[in-house]
Amino acid sequence: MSALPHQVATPRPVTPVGILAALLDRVADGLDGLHDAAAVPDDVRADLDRARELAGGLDPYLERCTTPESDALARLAAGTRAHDWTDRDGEAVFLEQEMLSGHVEGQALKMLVAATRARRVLEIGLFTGYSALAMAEALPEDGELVACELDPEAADLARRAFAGSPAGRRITVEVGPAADTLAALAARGEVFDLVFVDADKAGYAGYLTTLLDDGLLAPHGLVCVDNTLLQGEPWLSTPPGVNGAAIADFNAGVAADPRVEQVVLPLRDGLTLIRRAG
Ligand SMILES: C[S@@+](CC[C@H](N)C(=O)[O-])C[C@H]1O[C@@H](n2cnc3c(N)ncnc32)[C@H](O)[C@@H]1O
Repeated sequence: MSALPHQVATPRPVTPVGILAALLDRVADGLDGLHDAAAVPDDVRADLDRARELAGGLDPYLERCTTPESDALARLAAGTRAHDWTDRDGEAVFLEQEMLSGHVEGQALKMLVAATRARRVLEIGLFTGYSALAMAEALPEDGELVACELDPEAADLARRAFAGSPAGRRITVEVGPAADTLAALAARGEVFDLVFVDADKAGYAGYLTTLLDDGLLAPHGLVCVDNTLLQGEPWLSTPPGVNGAAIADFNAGVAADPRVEQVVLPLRDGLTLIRRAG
């Protein structure tokens, strides 16, 4: 651990619309920096300003119109932002504050848990626990959420945050590779009404197969899969990175799978809802 206090960084944009807004700002700065900035036609400048307003104003508007997060969730998010994620030499998993799903997606997941009347929820990819706690807040008193996390440091931060909230008592954290935890849960005959998949992108296809084939997903169950737009990589003309390619393959596989029905929602970095067909 470094002795110096670390600088809390402003989160970078990690969603298609956030990246679009940042790109438009860069175009505007580029035009302002032109030798003859006044030569930019007024209608081009007006269109650019409107495009910036549309893209840059969307997320703040969604935040304002969505039910506020609980104090426990706000504390958890603030703690995650303040944590020093740069000081993790030698750790197997790369972690950063931007991994936290956040207010609007958290409330969407909470709404889905409530609307489906889920009693048992499984999360694959806990990080510091934001989405898990948001979903647990919608569970009934005797509801349960099992959360899989590979990284002990993240799991520890999450457990500490859960201790400060009554809903946190409904959450059990399983530390280790999610594939092993899923196999153990399936062997015990555990069944879940709602599953949130938000871990290693290359593992998504395998997790979905296990959920569907090994009885972990209840017959009426809902699977919610995060980051299925992966910052636009699946449809951009530039070659995708490893995660973008994994998500592109996952999305294509789900779209071609007759066992399921699905819809891709452009919420944050993409949230796909999947249920058994029929
Ligand atoms: C995007 S973050 C999850 C964010 C969290 N759901 C939230 O809303 O705050 C992904 C997490 O998955 C974990 N992870 C990555 N690979 C994993 C694996 N094979 N098994 C379990 N967890 C894994 C990472 O350590 C990381 O904490």
